[in-house]
Amino acid sequence: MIEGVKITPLKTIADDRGKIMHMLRSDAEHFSKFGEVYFSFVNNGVIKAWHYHKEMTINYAVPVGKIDFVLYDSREESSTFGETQVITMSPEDYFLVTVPPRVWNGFKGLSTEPAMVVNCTDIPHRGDEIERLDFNTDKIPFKWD
Ligand SMILES: Cc1cn([C@H]2C[C@H](O)[C@@H](COP(=O)(O)OP(=O)(O)O[C@H]3O[C@H](C)C(=O)[C@H](O)[C@H]3O)O2)c(=O)[nH]c1=O
Repeated sequence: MIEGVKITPLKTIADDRGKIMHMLRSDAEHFSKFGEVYFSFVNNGVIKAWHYHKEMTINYAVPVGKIDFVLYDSREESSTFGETQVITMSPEDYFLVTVPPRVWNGFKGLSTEPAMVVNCTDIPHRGDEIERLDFNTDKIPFKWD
């Protein structure tokens, strides 16, 4: 596991009418503060990568569809410096992934239907705190299939 990344199992409560899927509560141990919630949709086979947040802690859940969420640690002071990690996310195996700032990340849509990635952040989106690299950059040792 990349240093500072947390995976928290989430409950799904289903009944005859539908279901409730938990995401994040203000009294959770891994909650810091609220910035913004947004929904990023990714079509089958599409790669949205790479993003790097200088300040934002991200909290991802995938209540619809399926993705491979990939992390790369470029923090020289980190115990997992240079490592990559792949986390498959979907409603069938439902959990929250918390990622601290300064960890490169991106995802690929795996489901036929567009996957919905919910991000509950600790600061509002700001373009100037994001760095980006092409998905096929040679600066990150990961090859998307
Ligand atoms: C998130 C956001 C985006 N935008 C604009 C910026 C771009 O012109 C456009 C698409 O954004 P982006 O290319 O960053 O979209 P994704 O690749 O889906 O990534 C976004 O959603 C994933 C899940 C992330 O966590 C990223 O941090 C977030 O940037 O919407 C805004 O104007 N306001 C916003 O709050």
